[in-house]
Amino acid sequence: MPVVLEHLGKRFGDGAPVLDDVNASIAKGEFVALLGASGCGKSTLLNIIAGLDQPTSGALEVPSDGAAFMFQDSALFPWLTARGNIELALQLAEKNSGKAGSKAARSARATELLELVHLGGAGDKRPHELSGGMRQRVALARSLAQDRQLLLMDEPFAALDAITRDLLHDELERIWKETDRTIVFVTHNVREAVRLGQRVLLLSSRPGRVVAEWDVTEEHRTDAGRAGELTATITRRLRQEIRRHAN
Ligand SMILES: Nc1ncnc2c1ncn2[C@@H]1O[C@H](COP(=O)(O)OP(=O)(O)OP(=O)(O)O)[C@@H](O)[C@H]1O
Repeated sequence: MPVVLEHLGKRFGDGAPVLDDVNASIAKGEFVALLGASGCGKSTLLNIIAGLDQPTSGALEVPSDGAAFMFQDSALFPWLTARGNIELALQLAEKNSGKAGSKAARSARATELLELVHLGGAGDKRPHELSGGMRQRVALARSLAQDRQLLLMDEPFAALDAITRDLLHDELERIWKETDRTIVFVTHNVREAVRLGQRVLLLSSRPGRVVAEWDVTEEHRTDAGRAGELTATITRRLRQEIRRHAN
């Protein structure tokens, strides 16, 4: 298992716990959607899995080489082209692994990654010349350039319009299948969680804890009616969590 969380807890200073007794196992190659209301601790949990923050209790197993991360904001360097942003990530990945590669090899790999995210013709553009969806595609290519098996995605498509988001869902699914990554995808959008995840984990609020999970089966993928029923069931459960927290 690339990720195992056991009785994980997190509190900041002497405040109330943000996460409490979080338990989950994520298998290699699995696509897990982590769903929860705003402020329930999803980003905190991702930061802990990424090794950017430490839990205050419990134990976790994560890959020894860490994880690649993708955020809501593409966070591209504005002075570099799309290709330059990807090549820089490739250079950093080489530095981290201690294996220096040639400039030509990095350029060839950047070309492959640009093609993988369907940006073959836009490598020489700077971020401000790209649409929001294209910038997120570059960010996805850059996170793949980090060459880690585990990819953590924190609401990467939340700021995009619905049509662009749907397109990127199709692309991410294709890329996940082609690259065999393990993906943990944080969202507060139930439809997105059901569209992408093989499994949906629901995190409660204050404290955050995995309170329910659902398998998304082949039947849900091929039958829009079944997917709609599952989305409605999860939405009801999410609303309960939000109401419980509001009382
Ligand atoms: N460094 C920190 N210091 C103190 N409190 C923090 C810190 N980071 C997060 N928190 C608190 O932890 C709680 C969970 O925050 P987190 O960002 O993990 O939630 P989230 O589920 O990702 O929210 P959203 O969906 O709105 O992004 C919030 O109440 C937040 O204020």
